[in-house]
Amino acid sequence: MTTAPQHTGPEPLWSPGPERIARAQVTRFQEWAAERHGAPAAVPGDPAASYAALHRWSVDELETFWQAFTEWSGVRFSHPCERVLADRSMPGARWFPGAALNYAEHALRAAEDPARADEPALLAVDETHEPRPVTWAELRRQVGSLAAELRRLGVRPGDRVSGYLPNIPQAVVAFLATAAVGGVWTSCAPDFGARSVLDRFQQVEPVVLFTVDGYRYGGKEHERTGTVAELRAGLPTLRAVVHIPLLGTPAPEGALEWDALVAADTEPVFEQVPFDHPLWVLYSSGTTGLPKAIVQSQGGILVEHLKQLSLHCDLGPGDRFFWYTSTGWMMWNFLVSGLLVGSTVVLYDGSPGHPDTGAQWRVAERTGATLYGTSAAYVMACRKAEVHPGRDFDLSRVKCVATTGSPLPPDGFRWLHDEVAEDMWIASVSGGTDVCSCFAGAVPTLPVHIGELQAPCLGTDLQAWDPHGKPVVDEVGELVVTAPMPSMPVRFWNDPDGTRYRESYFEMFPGVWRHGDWITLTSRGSVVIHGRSDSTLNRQGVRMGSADIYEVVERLPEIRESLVIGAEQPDGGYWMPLFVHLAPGARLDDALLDRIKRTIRENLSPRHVPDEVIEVPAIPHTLTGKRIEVPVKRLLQGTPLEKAVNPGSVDDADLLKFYEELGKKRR
Ligand SMILES: CC(=O)CC(=O)O
Repeated sequence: MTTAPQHTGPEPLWSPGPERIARAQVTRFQEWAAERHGAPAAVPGDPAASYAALHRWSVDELETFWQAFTEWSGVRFSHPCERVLADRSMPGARWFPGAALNYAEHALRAAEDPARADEPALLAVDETHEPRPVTWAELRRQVGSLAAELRRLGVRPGDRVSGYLPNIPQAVVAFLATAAVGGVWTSCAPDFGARSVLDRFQQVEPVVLFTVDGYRYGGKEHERTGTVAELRAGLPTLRAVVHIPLLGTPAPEGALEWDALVAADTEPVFEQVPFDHPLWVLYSSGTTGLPKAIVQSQGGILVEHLKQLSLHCDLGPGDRFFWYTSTGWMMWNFLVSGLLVGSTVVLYDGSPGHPDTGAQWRVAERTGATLYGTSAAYVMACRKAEVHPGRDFDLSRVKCVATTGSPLPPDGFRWLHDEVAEDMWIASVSGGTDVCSCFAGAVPTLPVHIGELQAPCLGTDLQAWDPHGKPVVDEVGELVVTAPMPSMPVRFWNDPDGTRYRESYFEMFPGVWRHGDWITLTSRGSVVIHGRSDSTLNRQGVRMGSADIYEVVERLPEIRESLVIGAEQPDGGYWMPLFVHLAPGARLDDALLDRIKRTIRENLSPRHVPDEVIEVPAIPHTLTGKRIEVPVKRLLQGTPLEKAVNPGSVDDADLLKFYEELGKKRR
């Protein structure tokens, strides 16, 4: 017997069919956990109620959920834990104390299966768009060889190993070998300049640097030997530099050759480390001061990523997982974790727009990607450039197109549905570097509604709070997480008493993670992200997300990109300028100005209409491509440039001078 679905509301854009729901790993996990661990059984015929019950249980019974999940996914503890969550405080939660394991061992599990040894673990693609496989056996061999060499070089558990590398197989091998040894990985993409890299790596004092001589991007070679020399000079703790000759340059003096280090046939030895042993250091955008050096643990990332990739992304052996990213963004770390569930990971090292805007779709086609992830900005750029992926590429293997980086606007959902495939699972997901994961996003058994993330993730007690700390539903509130997640930072590097860590997340609501995003949890169980709460627009007490304004303004073909700021003025007033970067050939004349204002008024509200529209040469971004809002606001309020922003965290620091001048003029 089936019961009628409990949840009503607007028509979804897409719904999974019964077969897909039955096959989904989250469905199988629920059945298994209901039998063995007292999880609520699925509600027949009502996937939304089933997921809602499973989610409720996963946060109410947090320890049981993680116990069940680690059993279900076969996590190998070489030493069992005393309990799952010994201390729930935030910060300071203690997960799986006493347990020992190794992340890299799990990432190479599929290589132990003789039937899979010759299948690709990695598919590496450059701008030729020709996939080059690295088999599971080969990946395991290289990791074994390199881990032995790292040990020979004196790398011990806890030592930092750095990579100045593009998204190439060598980066994956170097990371896994570091994790196998118990070392702490950290990476920057080679488009970061020396100052940006040193701001990051100097904090963690690496003993080894893996580096390329340069990289190819947008059809051009970008030589990096000068920057590498600066890095070597600026990192006195280095005991070894490993040279990867991507452009064919001979190794500089004193550097070791990559090929020699991965040549041996050595069985990997996986150091068994405590659950909370550091796996890597990631860096937050770091808009002022040095970037935050976020430490996440081997065990925390292992279980959180296993959960994300199996239950939420529904990935497993047989899948090909492609996410467009660089090694400087946490999505690279997330992508590599695709190995944990035995999927083939697609590494694309190149420009998203070379030779044309459709490049990423071509890579998805050529590699047979089954889950293709990208940034919401790329989707919107394809829409603007009138790319027709469904018409021009064979995307028949793609089961899910996922987006992150910023909320996917409603038009992005419609475009993917119309231009890629009508029967396409579109997963807009959101989390951050701070947890190297998602708070809300993909659920293979749930429908997709335009402009919404499908649901909060399992084991994530996601809530929207009003300023008094009261949970709200169907209303915009602060994104908070009221119970610990295993991938929350174990600490920040260089923050001995934890002050910076506490100030970053736990100040507004003590003991509760406040992320800094505006969010709505809908009564239907879905989630809407409205943008950063620390750059919120607040007009006459009405709070608005900047993302809503970008979404409507950037529908106009004349607007390439925009930036909206709300700046409190010394006289108690509020100034809300909209900065626009125009498309080639467009002019900000009265007619366009009028259209911008009208579009905002009609699609949002008269309150959203900016006080001024100002043309700028370009919009500044963080190195991971996010629009810089808070520092621009501070510049407009008269904060000097050197105090408002760390130039090393910006894609084009010169752009900021314009905002500083404007701020000065308005004083
Ligand atoms: C998962 C994410 O939230 C990624 C990001 O936007 O940085």
